[in-house]
Amino acid sequence: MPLEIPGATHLHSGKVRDLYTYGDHLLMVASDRVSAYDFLLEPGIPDKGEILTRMSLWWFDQLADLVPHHVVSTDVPDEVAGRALVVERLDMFPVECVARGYLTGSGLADYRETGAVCGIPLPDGLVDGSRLDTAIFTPATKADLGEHDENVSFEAVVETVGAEMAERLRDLTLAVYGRAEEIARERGIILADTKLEFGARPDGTIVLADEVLTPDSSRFWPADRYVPGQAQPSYDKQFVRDWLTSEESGWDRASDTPPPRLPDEIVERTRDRYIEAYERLTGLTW
Ligand SMILES: N#Cc1c(N)ncnc1-c1cnn(CCN2CCOCC2)c1
Repeated sequence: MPLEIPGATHLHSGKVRDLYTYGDHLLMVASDRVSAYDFLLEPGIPDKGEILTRMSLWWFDQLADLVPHHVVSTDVPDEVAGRALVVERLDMFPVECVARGYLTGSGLADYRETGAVCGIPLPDGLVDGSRLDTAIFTPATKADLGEHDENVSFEAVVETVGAEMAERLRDLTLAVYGRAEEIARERGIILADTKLEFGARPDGTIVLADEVLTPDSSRFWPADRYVPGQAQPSYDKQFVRDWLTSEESGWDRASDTPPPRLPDEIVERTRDRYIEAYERLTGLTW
């Protein structure tokens, strides 16, 4: 049930974030909700929404020389203080702009089936977690809530937005990933992949929108535990995943039944990991 926020009208909800109209702008609200194995978990992680909002703001600032962003103000209603942004209303491109520097998830599945990802052929012998020689643009179509995005070819993006715009989106996505991957790596964090969303202003300017380079839109791996050939530990969700798949939780992932409520200790350790990722990446103190 969306929040009642003065001056805002609910527009759209994702798994963990909600969008409201807000005067001439939009209000993008990050919740404390966390998902794993395609389930929304209980309880939320205290302060997650605020930590990831601050992380997005820091990344938007780091990337401002590469691409303008949609943030207008952090002056938001008290009900969502610290975990919402006033953003300009853009004409969004219907493309999930994904950059991958490492092979895992749906990219690995596509590679194992076809030897390619989004039609981009890759060398033989790659394994889960392999670092790619160069980062690749692997766009996807936006899926409805609860569904997985579908990887599509660059040619499909051309058909959707035109050749010139498709090349601009690809180039910007790879430039943002390249910058962010380097910043993260210098701080001991592997940015394996990330999903960006762009919109256009009336004058045609392409603007970086949505959230950026958070653990919800990206895969962060601790660099000191990187071992290709196996599933890498998630920087932020490994405690949750390990508990959910442990005997202790009593949950059967194959049963498709909702997972049990997370114990306080797992909630607290997960909150600590979000704070640790924020402080390591930004150099700021929570
Ligand atoms: N950002 C942005 C944005 C914008 N600046 N202008 C117009 N529309 C959008 C928009 C509309 N939907 N989405 C998908 C992602 N949503 C994000 C929030 O949470 C729900 C999912 C983005």
